[in-house]
Parts: sequence; structure tokens; C-alpha cells
Amino acid sequence: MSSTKDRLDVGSKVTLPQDVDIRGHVTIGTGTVVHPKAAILALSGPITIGASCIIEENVTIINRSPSPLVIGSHNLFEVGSHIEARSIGDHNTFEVKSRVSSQVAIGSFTTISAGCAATAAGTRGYTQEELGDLLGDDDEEAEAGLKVGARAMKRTPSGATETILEEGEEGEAGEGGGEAVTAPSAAPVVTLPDYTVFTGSVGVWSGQGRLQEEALHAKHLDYLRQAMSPLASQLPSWSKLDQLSKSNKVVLRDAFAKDSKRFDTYSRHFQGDRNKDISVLLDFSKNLIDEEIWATLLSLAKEAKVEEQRDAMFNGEQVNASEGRSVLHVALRDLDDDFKGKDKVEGVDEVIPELKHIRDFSEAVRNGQWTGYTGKPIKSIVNIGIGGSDLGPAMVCEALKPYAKRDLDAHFVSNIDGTHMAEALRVCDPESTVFIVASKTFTTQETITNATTARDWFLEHAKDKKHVAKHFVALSTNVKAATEFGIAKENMFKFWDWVGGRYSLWSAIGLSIAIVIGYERFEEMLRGANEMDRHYASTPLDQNIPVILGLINLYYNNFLGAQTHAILPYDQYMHRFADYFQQGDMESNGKFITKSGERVQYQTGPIIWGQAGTNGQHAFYQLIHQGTKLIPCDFLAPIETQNPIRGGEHHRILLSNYFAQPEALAFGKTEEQVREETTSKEDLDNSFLIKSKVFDGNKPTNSILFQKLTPGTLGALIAMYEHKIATEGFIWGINSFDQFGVELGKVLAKKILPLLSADAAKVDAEKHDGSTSGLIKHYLANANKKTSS
Ligand SMILES: O=P(O)(O)OC[C@H]1O[C@](O)(CO)[C@@H](O)[C@@H]1O
Repeated sequence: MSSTKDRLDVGSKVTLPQDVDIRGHVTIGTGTVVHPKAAILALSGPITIGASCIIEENVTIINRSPSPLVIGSHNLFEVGSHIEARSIGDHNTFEVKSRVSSQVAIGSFTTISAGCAATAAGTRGYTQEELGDLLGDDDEEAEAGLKVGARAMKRTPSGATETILEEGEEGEAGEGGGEAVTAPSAAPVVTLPDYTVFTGSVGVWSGQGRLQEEALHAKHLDYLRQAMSPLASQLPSWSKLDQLSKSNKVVLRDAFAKDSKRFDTYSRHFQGDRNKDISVLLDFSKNLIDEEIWATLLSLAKEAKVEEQRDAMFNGEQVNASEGRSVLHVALRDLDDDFKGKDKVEGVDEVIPELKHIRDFSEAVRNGQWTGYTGKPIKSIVNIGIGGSDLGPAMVCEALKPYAKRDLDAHFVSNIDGTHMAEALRVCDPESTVFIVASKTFTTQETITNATTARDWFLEHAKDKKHVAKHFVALSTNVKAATEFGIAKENMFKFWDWVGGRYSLWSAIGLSIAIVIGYERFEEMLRGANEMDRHYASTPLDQNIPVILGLINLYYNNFLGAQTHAILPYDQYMHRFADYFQQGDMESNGKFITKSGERVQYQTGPIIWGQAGTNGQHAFYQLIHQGTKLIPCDFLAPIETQNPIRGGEHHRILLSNYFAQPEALAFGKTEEQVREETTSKEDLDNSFLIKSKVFDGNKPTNSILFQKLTPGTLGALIAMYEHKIATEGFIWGINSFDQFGVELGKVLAKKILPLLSADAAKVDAEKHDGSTSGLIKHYLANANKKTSS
């Protein structure tokens, strides 16, 4: 029926479900949200819809005239409304099941109330045929229109012509109101002036409350954009990848044999543009992808609106919707103010002053100006924290040890197991130790208990509470709780709720890093991360390193059945890197609920594990090479070592392994090759032996080769993985920035704790399950025994 060619032009951030009926030439402006089952039918001339409109379920917008139907911005079309207007301005509301005929031009700020029909006929009644013409083809709809239209007209006072203008008259419509165009039918064309409220009895709105209404409209749009994101599996590229993963079996041996440029095609080089020493080469050519799979993965990222979601994060929007928070760890390292959108978020302006606080304190500790209660300079720091308040600083202090002040010991106590604290205290001197209590919430049981123990230990020696101020500092968003603990105001380093625990090493939580490697180096790390932030924020998807890593992993995770992902740094200083990203990835993406509250129909975050090469080679690589599981791996290594001992021989041996393992994994060894290499007749006859030496190959890897593990490079590498994790979360439609999954265990532990000093009868009364009760009772029965050895 459409006489125009089908063509759809869509602006950015438009939400357009698959089952919207779109015909003819339709243009939809930025940020407009269209609900499922809406119809936009440019049957004759085109339809242009402006920005930030909301078009709800079962709305029909039709243009039967050859002239364009131009609809302005910020309009709300509620469920079942049927619009054939001549033109529509801005900020109008078409309530549920309202109707507008093609002889009516709507101005701006107009409301057509629920069930009302705005037609050009004034008080004139319609024949059934006329209404059919005006309100659509569907008979039932037309009949409903007749009733509604008639009711509206009856209630219209005779003064209807005061606001409904007769054909040819000048309307009061403001900008965007559109001029009255001669209608194709005999009915007159009218223009509703701005602020009309068409309720059947026509009135003029005072315009009061307009700002409120605009704000509500904006909130409504935000909500819809979140709630209406389709599941990733409903995106067209998802189905295509599903099919490609079954039909395009990539064999790396053949892929490389066929294409001598494969390395060039599938490798990217990242160099810092302010710190040129940051150089990271990503080779992803040894992955099970071909041109079509790769192109479809990139389309998936587009369809899932990765760029829009990324921009929303950098802009300070509340992308952590379940907690109503912005996600702005990138603001902590934006020292040159590259990302302006963040500035509207409360606390962002405190980042720089807080860094100065970190600088002053860390320098005072390092240069001996900060002394303990007896005047001794500080020799040890003990960071007391857990999860993000421990793993990040601990990992970085290990990774950047070459830059550390070697006469200062750094301890990291996290576990509630008293052993952890006891072993740290054993080697600390109360007169020269600073305890850094690191807890975003300052309520975490492990941290507060460990901190209390440390304070008791300290006071046993120092005797006087006033000395606590010289030896305890707090890093927290909870100033009140830290004060109650006894921390002096000047010893508090704050951060903000928009810094997630596992993204907090860039904030005050990094104080121990600044003390260990010096503030200048700490800042260098922040700036290195910012280099990667700028790359992630502005580089096209197919060149964007975090996006590439995210898409590659997602392909194995969702289409090839991989359950885990190994991070394998060939740098001893990075021996805690995989531990750190175990929290970074698994706490971020271990979720089954999407942002719209639906349960996912696909796998989300993988299990992350790994350890420093070559130790891993002698532990678990056997399974990666010859086991039955698909384990994609990231191999990381520095070109330059920090310790070129024996003339760099150690490093060359290390790197030879770094290069060899991905090669062995990718290309394996065939039975034929094994036979060729075997010289003994006896061995050749031993088929079990021969087959045991076969490597299937085709095991995927990424190789990440960086220049040197400097603070800047480490910052960039951490940010690279952070953004890889965010990219995957954006595609899966989950909130990567909350962590409700850690709560239940904590709550139950609090209930169980009193039972461990009670008796068996109390355990029964508490009604835990049989297994838990049995275990607790076994503990109680044996708790007072003393083992002799
Ligand atoms: O810094 P806090 O509030 O003590 O929390 C520590 C850790 O606990 C968690 O909330 C849950 O494990 C992490 O996200 C966080 O890093």
C-alpha cells in the first residue's frame, strides 16, 4: 500500500524494537523511544519525527497525504493513540486512545486528552465513512473513533470555534506548530493554538508547570531507555553469530596458511598520546574468527549501543541504576579535565583537593616528617581492607615494586582469619607503623574487626588513645563511621559513592600505593589509565582495544561454550594481576538479571583465573593444551624487563616461552608430525604413546605485548581490562556496577555468629537447614578440644 520507498533514517540513541511496523520514508530523531507494536506508516508522503519523543504501544502515526508529516520534539504519544495530523509541534501530549485527524495541525504544549478526537469539523457530526477516512482503515477502530469523536464533539460547547480555527484562518500556533495545509478531504483544516487542552470542552492551558512537565518527560525517557533495552539475544547480530559459530569453523592452521596478512588484520597498537612510553600491542589473530564473524561481532556492539552506554558512563549518568549512582572511576584519573560531562556530579570537584591530601600525607611518611608517637619515622604500613579495598593496592604495590621505597614495608591484611593480622603484627613495631583502614562503607565486618584488633594491639603498647591519631588513617566514603572509630578528621581520606569498590584503587584507596611508590609515580599511573580512557571513549569500535577484547571473549563465552578465561602475565611483578581481575570481572559481570529486570537467556561473565608465567606452564597448561575444555587465554608480557640479569638471558628465556605457548596452543601437533619426529620403532608401534603426543591446536589466545611495566603502562593495562568488562556488561544488558550477590552470605554469617558461642538446642531452634545445623553442632561438640600437636 505504501507509495513511497521504504527508508528508515534513525538518529543516535533511538530505541526501536524489532516489531514496530514502519513503512515508507520515516526519519526518527535523536533519543526518541518507540515501544513495541507501534506503527509509523508513511503511506504517501514521508514522516519525520523529532528528538526525544516517546511513542508508546499500539500508537499509530499515519501520513496518507503526499506532503511530509513533520512532528517536532519532546512529544508523548500514549498507548493506542491514533495520529494523522497535518503537522505537530513540540512538547505535546496525546493521551491514551486519543485521535487526531489529518485536517488538524497541532501547535506546541497541547494536550489531547484520553479518548478524545481532535478533528476539524468543530461541532459538525461525522458520517461513518468520513470517520473511516479520518481515523484509519480498520473498521473497528473507525467505529471506536466515531463514538469517541461524537462524545468529544457533544461535550464541545458551541464556542468551539473560539479555539478551533476554520480553514484558511491564521492559527496561534508557535514555532513548529506548522501551517495549515489544504486537506485532501472536504473537511476544513484547523490549527490548534499552543497550550490548548482538548478535553472535549476546549480550553487554553495557562502554561504553568511546563518546566515540571518537561523534567518529567525527560525522566520518563531515561526510564524507558533503560527498561526497553532488548536482551542481547534478541539483537539481529546475535542470531547471526549463533549461526556463524556453527557454520564457520575457523581452523587457525588453515586461516594463517591462506592469509599471510592475518596478523596485520587482527592486531592493533596502542600508544599513549601524552605518555609515549606507553606502548601496547594487541595481537588477536590467533582467535577463532574470520572476516564475517568479526564484522558481526562489531555489529553486535553497535546494536547493543555500546558507544551510547559508554558515553553515558563518561557523562556521569546513573548507569549503576540499581543503586542510583553514576560510575565515574574515570573521573579520578581525568587530571586534565578531558571529560566535561562528569562535572555535574557531586564530589567530582573534590578529586583534585583529595589528591593533594594524598600527596602531602604520602610525602610526609616517605620523607620521615610524619613520625610515630615516640618520634620514630614510619617503617611499616598496614593496609587493612578487603575486596576492592585490598586487591587493587596489593596488586599494584607488587606490580610496581621496582619503584618502591625499599626501606618501607607494606603489609596488606584482608582476611578475617586472625592469622592474617597476627602474622603482620608479628613483624611490625607499634612505634613506627601506620595502619590504613581502607573501607568504602566502613561497615565491612572483616575490615572493622581487623582494624579494631590492630588498634587494641597498638594501644597495648602506646597506652594513650591520643596516639591513635599518629598511627591510624581511614580511607572511606563514610566519614561518620570513621570518626566513630576514632580516626582524626585530618587523617581521613575521602572518596565518593560513584567510585565502585573494585574500581577504587584510583581514589584514596590508593593511598598505600602513593606511600610505597611515591605520589609522582601514583599520578603517572592515573595518567596512564586516562590515556586508555580517552582511547576507549573516542576510538571506533574496530580499533578500540577494550572493545575488541570484550567482543572476542563474548564470542567464546556465548557461542563456543567457554566457561572460563585465563589471564597469564609473563612478568613476575604481575603475579597478582589475575587475582585482581577475578574480582574486577566476576563481581562486575556475574549477574543473571538484566537492567530491565528480565532474566538473561545466555551466559554472562566468565570465571577468571590465572597466574604468572612460567609457573602456570608447570601447573595447569597441560589441561589447556590437551584437556577437553575450551579456555581462551590472554598472554601478557613486557618487551623490557626491570631486571636484565645475566645480560637479559632470563628475560629472553621468559619471552621465548611467552611466544611459544600461544603458537603451540594455536597450531598444535598432528599425529603425522609426531610420527615424523619419532625415531624408535618401538615407540612408533605404540599408538597410545603417539596419540598422547598429539596436540589438537586451535586453542584461542590474545597476545598483549607492552614495552615495560611502568606506572603509566600498568595504569593503561588496568583501564583496558576495566573497559573490556564494561563493554561486555553493556552488551549483556546487565549492571556491571553493583554487587548484590555478595550480600546473602554476609547476612547469614551474622545470624550464625551468635550460635557459635551457644549450645546445640539454640542451633535447632534457629531452624537452619539440616546440613548447616549438623555442621554447626559438630563444631560446637569439638570446639573446646585442644589438639596436642
Ligand atoms: O570497601 P568496603 O566497603 O569495605 O567493601 C569491600 C568489598 O566488599 C564488596 O562490597 C563485596 O565483596 C566489594 O565490592 C568491596 O570491594
